[in-house]
Amino acid sequence: MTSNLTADVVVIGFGKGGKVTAAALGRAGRRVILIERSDQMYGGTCPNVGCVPTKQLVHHSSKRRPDDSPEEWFERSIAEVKALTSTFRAGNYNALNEAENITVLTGTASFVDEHTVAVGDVRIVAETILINTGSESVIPNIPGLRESPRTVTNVDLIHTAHLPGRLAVIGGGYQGIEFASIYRRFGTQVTVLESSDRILGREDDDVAAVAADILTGEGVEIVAGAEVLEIRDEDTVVYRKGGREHTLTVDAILAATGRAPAIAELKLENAGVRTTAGGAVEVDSYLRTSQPHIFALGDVNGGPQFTYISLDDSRIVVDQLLGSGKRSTADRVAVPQTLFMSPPLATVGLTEKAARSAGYRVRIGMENVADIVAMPRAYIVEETRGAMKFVIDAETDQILGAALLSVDAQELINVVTLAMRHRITAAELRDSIYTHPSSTEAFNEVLGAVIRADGVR
Ligand SMILES: Cc1cc2nc3c(=O)[nH]c(=O)nc-3n(C[C@H](O)[C@H](O)[C@H](O)COP(=O)(O)OP(=O)(O)OC[C@H]3O[C@@H](n4cnc5c(N)ncnc54)[C@H](O)[C@@H]3O)c2cc1C
Ligand SMILES: NC(=O)c1ccc[n+]([C@@H]2O[C@H](COP(=O)([O-])OP(=O)(O)OC[C@H]3O[C@@H](n4cnc5c(N)ncnc54)[C@H](O)[C@@H]3O)[C@@H](O)[C@H]2O)c1
Repeated sequence: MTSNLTADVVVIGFGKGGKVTAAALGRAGRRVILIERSDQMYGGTCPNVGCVPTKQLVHHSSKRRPDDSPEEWFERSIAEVKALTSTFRAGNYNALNEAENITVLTGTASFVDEHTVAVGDVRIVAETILINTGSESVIPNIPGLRESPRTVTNVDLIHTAHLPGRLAVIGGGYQGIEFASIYRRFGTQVTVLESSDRILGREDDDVAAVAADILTGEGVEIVAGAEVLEIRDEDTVVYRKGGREHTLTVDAILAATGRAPAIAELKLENAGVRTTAGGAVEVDSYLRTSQPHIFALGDVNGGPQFTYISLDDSRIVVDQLLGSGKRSTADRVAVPQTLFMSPPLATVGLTEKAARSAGYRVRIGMENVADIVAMPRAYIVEETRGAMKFVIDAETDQILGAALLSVDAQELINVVTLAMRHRITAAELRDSIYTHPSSTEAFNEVLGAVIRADGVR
């Protein structure tokens, strides 16, 4: 029997942006219903099958001692992941479900019309609707890949306690490189097959080369310029490289070629919500969809796919619904990101290549971590691999971008980002007082270690 409910706000999907917005609206006295399709996903991708478990695996993989059995160590690590993700999942559920004015429903939501959402037999009519359904790994259209029982995504890997002996990773981007690094460190034989002429296509050649050297130094095989042709007999990856066909027999094949907005089950057409050519929910800079009372937050709206962007989306939507309505995606300046290989690669702003093509005259400060005299911390913690690179506007001394491949880079990049946002010059960042021994004090040196400089006009 169908039951009808009403709410001020319905949130579809328990991702970062949705839950933070739901909490704020509940506190403000709005009646909120938050719908999540899976009882294994309260809190969304990040704490269940994304950021948190992968970073926990980065940590555990680096603690394995040579005498530890790779299989046992991996099994223990996955057990730790299970324990932590369960704690976070329960914490997320309880925090929302026990909050005043908020109800969590478990089930798959779809639109009936522009003000009505269905979950099984329940129909909910609401004034405002937020879509926060995230994204899902794309399995590329390679013959045999979808059919092979060896094909896995991030979700399968996080849930499998059995360490694959040989892993093929299709895609050398964020997911591909993180998993390649993690599994190699656990003891798996890993081959990354990347279709472009090198991994980490967005980065400058010199930075990507340092990253590739670290990975290959750890035993990851990287095949760039590889065209994966088919998966034969379930376990054999057939690819073309340099005009020749090669085969690779493996225990698991990770599809890491990008993530697409999760809209398949939403029946957006019933609500008249438009999508983009890339399959995202179309939004304006205030995150309103083509139906102004329906918003889309997080990966589903086609913006950068990071948890902190979904969080920032919630600031915009809360400002629309409870605040001045001024905040927008146009306010975002310098958004950093970190790829958690070991050591991590954290970047912000423009690469040298992008700065030059945008017409800037640049000064490049760059040094290998091992050569940075001002950063003994790298030697203290025995992680001297990597390099730091700054792209500086030669005319104004503003920092245009940075790529930090080093111990602590995931923290350092936030300092650089803050400097960029507040227009602190490269000289000011270079000549600041930093604690010792820290990684930040590398800035005292690297920002002055100029390897290339254009003349100023
Ligand atoms: C392996 C991996 C590692 C990552 N590591 C990082 C990292 O270190 N740092 C970082 O910032 N980002 C990382 N990301 C990206 C980050 O996880 C995402 O950008 C972020 O989780 C997106 O959040 P969201 O709010 O858009 O939605 P999500 O967190 O994806 O939540 C969407 C929720 O909606 C639910 N849902 C979908 N459709 C429906 C429906 N029809 N009805 C009801 N519920 C539905 C889903 O089950 C899901 O729980 C990683 C991603 C992956 C895959
Ligand atoms: N640490 C983090 O913050 C983190 C970690 C994982 C994922 N993420 C987010 O998730 C997003 C998706 O990650 P992703 O790694 O799936 O995508 P990605 O876009 O980062 O990388 C995909 C890679 O696959 C390659 N590729 C595409 N088709 C291919 C094919 N047929 N054969 C071989 N290579 C192919 C691309 O050239 C690219 O290098 C990321 O862009 C990021 O926003 C973030």
